[in-house]
Amino acid sequence: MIQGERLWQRLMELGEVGKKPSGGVTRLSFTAEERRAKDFVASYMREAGLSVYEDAAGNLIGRKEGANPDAPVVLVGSHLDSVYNGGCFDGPLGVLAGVEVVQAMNEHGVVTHHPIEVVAFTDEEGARFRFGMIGSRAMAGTLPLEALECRDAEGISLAEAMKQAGLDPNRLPQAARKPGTVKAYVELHIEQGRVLEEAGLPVGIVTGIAGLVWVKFTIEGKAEHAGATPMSLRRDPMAAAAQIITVIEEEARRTGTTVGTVGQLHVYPGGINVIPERVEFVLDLRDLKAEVRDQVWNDIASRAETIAKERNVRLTTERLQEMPPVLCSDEVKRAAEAACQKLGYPPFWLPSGAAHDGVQLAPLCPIGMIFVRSQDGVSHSPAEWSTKEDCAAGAEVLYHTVWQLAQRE
Ligand SMILES: CSCC[C@H](NC(N)=O)C(=O)O
Ligand SMILES: [Mn+2]
Repeated sequence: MIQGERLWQRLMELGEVGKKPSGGVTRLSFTAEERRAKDFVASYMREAGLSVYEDAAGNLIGRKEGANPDAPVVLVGSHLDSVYNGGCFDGPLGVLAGVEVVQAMNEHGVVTHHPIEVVAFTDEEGARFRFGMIGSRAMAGTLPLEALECRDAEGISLAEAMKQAGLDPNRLPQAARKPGTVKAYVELHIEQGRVLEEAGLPVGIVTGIAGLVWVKFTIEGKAEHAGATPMSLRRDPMAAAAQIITVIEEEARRTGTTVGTVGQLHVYPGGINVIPERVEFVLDLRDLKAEVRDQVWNDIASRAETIAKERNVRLTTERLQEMPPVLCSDEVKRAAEAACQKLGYPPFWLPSGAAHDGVQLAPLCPIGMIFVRSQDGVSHSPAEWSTKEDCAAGAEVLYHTVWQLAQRE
């Protein structure tokens, strides 16, 4: 039904938006790059015969009317923003596959009972404001107004960024959908890991999404001369950070399921021959079980305190964001399983270590996801890749999943 070639052309075209000389894509929320990406997708949505609008959070939405326009809507989509120097599949694949699904339905005269909306969520990645899923939180009605005061690396607040993008932050609550108005949310996404590749399968059905917590560590010591200060007299926050990061690795490894990462670290003032005055880094900690993750966090926090005391440095931590693990709904999983069977793909189940907008929508409606095989498991990198055939296979599974969800029960 779907046209894999058209989906691929659009993926490649969109992949040029925000592309840097490094070959990676940087498309942060509320920037000119993100706007250009949304404009491209809005034009694809119109080609697909959808009516296009943006809600108060800047979520771009294309709607296909249902035989019963008042029936709860089936939502399908993903996001268009990227991490710094990311790839061109993480997010756009799900949005463009959603467009492809409804375009194929329209081209074949398929009418569903439920309306279908394709959505490109605002800021899933959290790269700009250090917390993400802004659009899906707003749609679920759970974005706290204090979030508007979060600032990016240039000191621009979320409220200011929204205004610069032509949005009114005061209208944000209007993006919230009312309970009962969304039948289900389903998202196609690249796996971002190696499980499908190992299994030799193009697509998989997601069982649940790991819960993450992001914690900012600030360690303050004493800036002194690197040559003139004996080792025994130092209060070096960098050495403390190194020790704490090793503890993070140890504690996360202990459970066998938890993953802990420090991917961002800033050293001040940052001189070769200066013992740093302050070090900041952010911990990303995830597990499919909240209680396991929280125990690991408690262990890390108490050992970090001890290290700070022993080294006579000041440690403060700040929780940037926290998300619970979420299970995918039986209804969406069953629809995806039937779609796989219909298309001759063996149904294959796997959890998602990466977080997705469905986590935020889970209180609003049943959610589910379909994964497409990632080459070498690489993601959040210019080397991120999935083949044209696998993307088409994922979109085909999405088509039949959405079709089934959008039928009258
Ligand atoms: C705002 S939370 C970060 C979301 C991001 N999502 C993906 N799919 O990579 C991640 O899992 O890191
Ligand atoms: Mn991502």
